[in-house]
Amino acid sequence: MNPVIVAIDGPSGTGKSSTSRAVAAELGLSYLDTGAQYRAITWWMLSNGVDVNDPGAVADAVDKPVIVSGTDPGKPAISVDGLDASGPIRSQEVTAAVSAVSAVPEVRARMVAYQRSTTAAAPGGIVVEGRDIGITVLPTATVKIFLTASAEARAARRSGELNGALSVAETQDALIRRDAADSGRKTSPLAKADDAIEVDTTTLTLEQVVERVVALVEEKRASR
Ligand SMILES: Nc1ncnc2c1ncn2[C@@H]1O[C@H](COP(=O)(O)OP(=O)(O)O)[C@@H](O)[C@H]1O
Ligand SMILES: Nc1ccn([C@@H]2O[C@H](COP(=O)(O)OP(=O)(O)O)[C@@H](O)[C@H]2O)c(=O)n1
Repeated sequence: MNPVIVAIDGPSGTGKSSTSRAVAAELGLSYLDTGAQYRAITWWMLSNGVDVNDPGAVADAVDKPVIVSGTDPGKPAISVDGLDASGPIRSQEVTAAVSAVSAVPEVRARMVAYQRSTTAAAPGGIVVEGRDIGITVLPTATVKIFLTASAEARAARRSGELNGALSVAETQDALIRRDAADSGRKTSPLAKADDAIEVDTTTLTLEQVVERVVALVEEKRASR
């Protein structure tokens, strides 16, 4: 039987990473965080003096960093040129620059190729999370989920993670700006696939979201 491939897309703070890791762990699948890869390439560009607002300069440098993602949901890992990048890719500086870098078509082409080969190399199946997985990266995924939540809930969740470094209102403004950039870009914008199942997580606990997604995957598995 073909391996189970689960695509989870949605805007920031809807619970993609937490849900994807828990679903993968529960179902014994691999896990890939594609947002971490766009953050990693952005971190490399910033660290190497590339002007992230110059798409030509970003495109010229696209093949230089060596990015390696781990696929164990219990131990998410990402390295750039052999260095652990899991801390620095979450900085405010990277968060503010990532939408510009990820809009560059050459960046997307490189990342999408890597994401497809990682998926093909996961014989037991995989959960892949991002913005364009269901439509562009893995259009034949077994199950496609699109997570949503109110802007207020998403900002409160993210602001909680940042330990008050930004207020909830500042976090909400930044999220809304990033959503607009990610949804408005020409190449592979953030969007729900027609055959994706939308789950609004605003009033659900993480456990409830995970339970719902696991049930959807098992339903699909049973009907194949
Ligand atoms: N359903 C939920 N209810 C409350 N908090 C949640 C829920 N899902 C995720 N969270 C929390 O919200 C924050 C953002 O979740 P995350 O999985 O990183 O979202 P995303 O990957 O979509 O940006 C995390 O601190 C996470 O623990
Ligand atoms: N498949 C993907 C995943 C992320 N991204 C970009 O990478 C950024 C960071 O993604 P992320 O999933 O780490 O963001 P959070 O939702 O965790 O804040 C997004 O804002 C997008 O600009 C993308 O373009 N395509």
